Amino acid sequence: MPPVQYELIKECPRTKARAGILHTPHGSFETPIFMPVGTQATVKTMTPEEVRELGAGIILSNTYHLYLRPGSELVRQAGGLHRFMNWPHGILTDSGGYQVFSLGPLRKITEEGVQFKSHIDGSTHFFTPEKSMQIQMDLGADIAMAFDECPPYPAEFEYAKRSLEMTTRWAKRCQAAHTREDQALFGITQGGMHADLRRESARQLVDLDFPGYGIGGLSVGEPKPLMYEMLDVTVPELPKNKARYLMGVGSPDCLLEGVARGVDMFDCVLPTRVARNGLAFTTHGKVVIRNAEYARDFERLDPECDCYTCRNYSRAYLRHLYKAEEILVYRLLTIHNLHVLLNLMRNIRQAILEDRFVEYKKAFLDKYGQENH
Ligand SMILES: NCc1cc(CSc2ccccc2)c2nc(N)[nH]c(=O)c2c1
Repeated sequence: MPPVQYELIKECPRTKARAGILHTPHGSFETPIFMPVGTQATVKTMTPEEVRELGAGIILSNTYHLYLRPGSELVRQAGGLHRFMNWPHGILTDSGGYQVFSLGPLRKITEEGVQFKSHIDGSTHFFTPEKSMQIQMDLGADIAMAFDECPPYPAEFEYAKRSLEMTTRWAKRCQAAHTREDQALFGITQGGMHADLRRESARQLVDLDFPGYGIGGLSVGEPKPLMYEMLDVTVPELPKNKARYLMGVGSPDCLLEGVARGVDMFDCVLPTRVARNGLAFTTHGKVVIRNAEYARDFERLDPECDCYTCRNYSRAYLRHLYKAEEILVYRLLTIHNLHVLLNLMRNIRQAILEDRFVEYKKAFLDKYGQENH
């Protein structure tokens, strides 16, 4: 019995949107799903109970960061990530490749792996597909991601082609090194912004028969229509009975467009990160709470939101906290932003089940795009 299985519940008759259930050793979760990012084994400013209360089922952590600090061996000795961070539900870890590549000039890529310098103390390290698997097996997430290369944007056809072929060779090495039975290993498709390479990468990874597939190398600076075009050519190559995970995406509009193209899983640091910069997602677009216009705005953050923050605090109070650098504001904005995205996913799934996803998507985007504060 594979540790992680995707169960298709309903397909939208007019788009590629679908509702499903992702079964994992730490619970079964409805898809489409938004997964909050907890890079260093915590969803920043939130207790696990608060994250669960907001409706999160699967959270993400980061191999690169946890390997450097506190060390994956220490987490293994602590009983694994679920126990270490007191989160008994779903966990997914990224392979560390992307984080190392985003280190820029501090890294050197070869067929064997990637040499990089720690962003913490400058020490030199070497990640290989095998090392990424060992770290992720030690961490013990329910889903581990293959070690891949995410090409920079833009990337020439030849570079993207050589890169995806190395990513496939690395995926085979990951499969050979991944021996943990209670953890699923997802492959990651690449191919840059080249439609034929996107199809080729997906076909090569489907031939390796992974239990689920990440779609990597998107939302790396390209225009959104180009990201959507790459989804249009990638998703049809992926099996219907496997989960599709668009990595590092995204904002409300990207979630809706990704679901419409058959994506099941999303993650993004945005809701938590922008909260710490005083930005809130609202049903009428973004609100930058530090702006002077909110100094005497005694209305709730989002008139159509029923989260704890919107039920109890005004924009003026949130702006005051932000200007005073009071820690509470980071928590209140994180609660709101996570609620917006998790609630959006719940509403999207219900719309798919009731055959009204197309209408829901149009109504949301008309309103969301309306007043960009
Ligand atoms: N959207 C850009 C992006 C983001 C992530 C990171 S997603 C993430 C972040 C934190 C924790 C878990 C997953 C990626 N990860 C991998 N392995 N490959 C990619 O191409 C890629 C592209």
